[in-house]
Amino acid sequence: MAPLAACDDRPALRRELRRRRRTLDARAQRLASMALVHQLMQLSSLRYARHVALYLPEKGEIDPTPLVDWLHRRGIRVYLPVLRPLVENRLWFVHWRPDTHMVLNRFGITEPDLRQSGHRIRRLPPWAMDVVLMPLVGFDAQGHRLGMGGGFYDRTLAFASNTCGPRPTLIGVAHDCQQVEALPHQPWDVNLDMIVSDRQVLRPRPATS
Ligand SMILES: Nc1nc2c(c(=O)[nH]1)N(C=O)[C@@H](CNc1ccc(C(=O)N[C@@H](CCC(=O)O)C(=O)O)cc1)CN2
Ligand SMILES: Nc1ncnc2c1ncn2[C@@H]1O[C@H](COP(=O)(O)OP(=O)(O)OP(=O)(O)O)[C@@H](O)[C@H]1O
Repeated sequence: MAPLAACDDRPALRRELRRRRRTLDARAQRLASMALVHQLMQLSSLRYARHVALYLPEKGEIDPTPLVDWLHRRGIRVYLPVLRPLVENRLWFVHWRPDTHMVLNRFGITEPDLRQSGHRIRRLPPWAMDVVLMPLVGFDAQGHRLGMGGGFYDRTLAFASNTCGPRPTLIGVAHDCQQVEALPHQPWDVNLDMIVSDRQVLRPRPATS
């Protein structure tokens, strides 16, 4: 499918791209997920990671979860995003294991239950993650991204654009059909180190300004 033409209306673009990914049937979703995970398993940033955040897919998002067994076999810890209570539109990354008790958040997405796993030891500050896989609604070849519109990842990972200290490798993941010709860069957008789809691995050059 050809990349969608550029469009300044972000909400309209978001709607169209979300519609696109929902039209993929179960088989196409499974194949895309396998192809994505195959690409991810080749990346040294993941092979040498200790702490990796991913997400549970919803509404047609590409599914990164077949990676979980591979990560666990390598002794890599898996974290999931949890909506931070009391702080507006920010995330915590909470350690997940198969026995973690889960609840639905206000968007109907399953997340670790903070009453059980919110203890300090089970969550890591974002700077201590080695890799964060984040779901994209749209992306372009320059590495610009469009998310769900809440600014959750942008706020949580804003520090990564201005630090010389430790920071995770930020990898946006999406179906290839979510590519757009060009997305306007917003001042608050976090810079991605990589975008991986079922068909390609993009390594955007660092921004010069
Ligand atoms: N799978 C997954 N988990 C995730 C995210 C994500 O994009 N995907 N997030 C990434 O940020 C965070 C949650 N952010 C979200 C932001 C908006 C909506 C959303 O569906 N909004 C609805 C209407 C809002 C409502 O129901 O009140 C919509 O756009 O239709 C969902 C999640 C954390 N967890
Ligand atoms: N670092 C930040 N500090 C304060 N507000 C922010 C920050 N990043 C984003 N925002 C605000 O969040 C809102 C949503 O941003 P945007 O439309 O870029 O979300 P998104 O990138 O699609 O979502 P997400 O980051 O959850 O994937 C914007 O109104 C923006 O002003």
